[in-house]
Amino acid sequence: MKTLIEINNISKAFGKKVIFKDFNLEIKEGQKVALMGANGCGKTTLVEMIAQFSKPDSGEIKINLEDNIKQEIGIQLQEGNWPTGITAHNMLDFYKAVYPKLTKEWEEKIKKVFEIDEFIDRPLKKLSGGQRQRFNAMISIMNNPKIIILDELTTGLDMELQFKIIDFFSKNTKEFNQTLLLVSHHPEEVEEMCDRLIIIKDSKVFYDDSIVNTIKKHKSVRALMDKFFKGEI
Ligand SMILES: Nc1ncnc2c1ncn2[C@@H]1O[C@H](COP(=O)(O)OP(=O)(O)OP(=O)(O)O)[C@@H](O)[C@H]1O
Repeated sequence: MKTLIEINNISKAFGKKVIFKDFNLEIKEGQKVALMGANGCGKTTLVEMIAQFSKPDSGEIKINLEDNIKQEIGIQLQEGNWPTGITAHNMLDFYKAVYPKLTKEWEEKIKKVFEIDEFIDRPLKKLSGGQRQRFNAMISIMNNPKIIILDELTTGLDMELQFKIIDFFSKNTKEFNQTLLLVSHHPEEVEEMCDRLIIIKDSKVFYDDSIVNTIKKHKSVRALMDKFFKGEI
């Protein structure tokens, strides 16, 4: 398996607050990696650097892709500061112009999965939290890219939609051998969608093992996280 994402000795601070110090990580092509850890440990900061939204202060992040990297990394948007009046329809038109690979068939498929038609012509600013979450998650898969980054995928979604969307990403990432980075606080979703678990603590990788081994050793991801937060591992 080729190494797709190489993070070499990166450091990142906001003012005096050090988030990462000499941080290293390798992610192989096709791996489905969960990033877990306490609030504020740096998960979002890390995935935003991988998605090239921001840069480390030192060190490097290498994405080993020959294609246009920007087209091949799909990231779930965080709460967008949408201009007043912009609708999901307008945004879809924009993405169609940006992503030449996006076919009508794929567009119809993902609109159905995320149930976008229900609010497609309403301003994004006026949508409910769950509707915005669905739209923001759909953006990550518009181009069906090689690397998918999901940050708190299911927050605010009702149970039916959670099951449907988790099931969609689980199947799709396997079918297309996509590499997944899932920032999550939900152990069950991690077990279903991922094959590797990384816990970040004190600006380092604190835990890194396969989900299979984690379940063998700790019974479940939930049990492991319980021990982690109690300081028992
Ligand atoms: N642009 C910024 N300016 C200043 N501080 C920031 C900025 N972005 C993040 N931080 C700080 O960096 C730290 C890491 O934030 P980050 O959002 O990466 O954590 P996280 O692990 O994703 O947290 P959560 O689980 O709460 O989502 C936090 O203390 C946060 O307040």
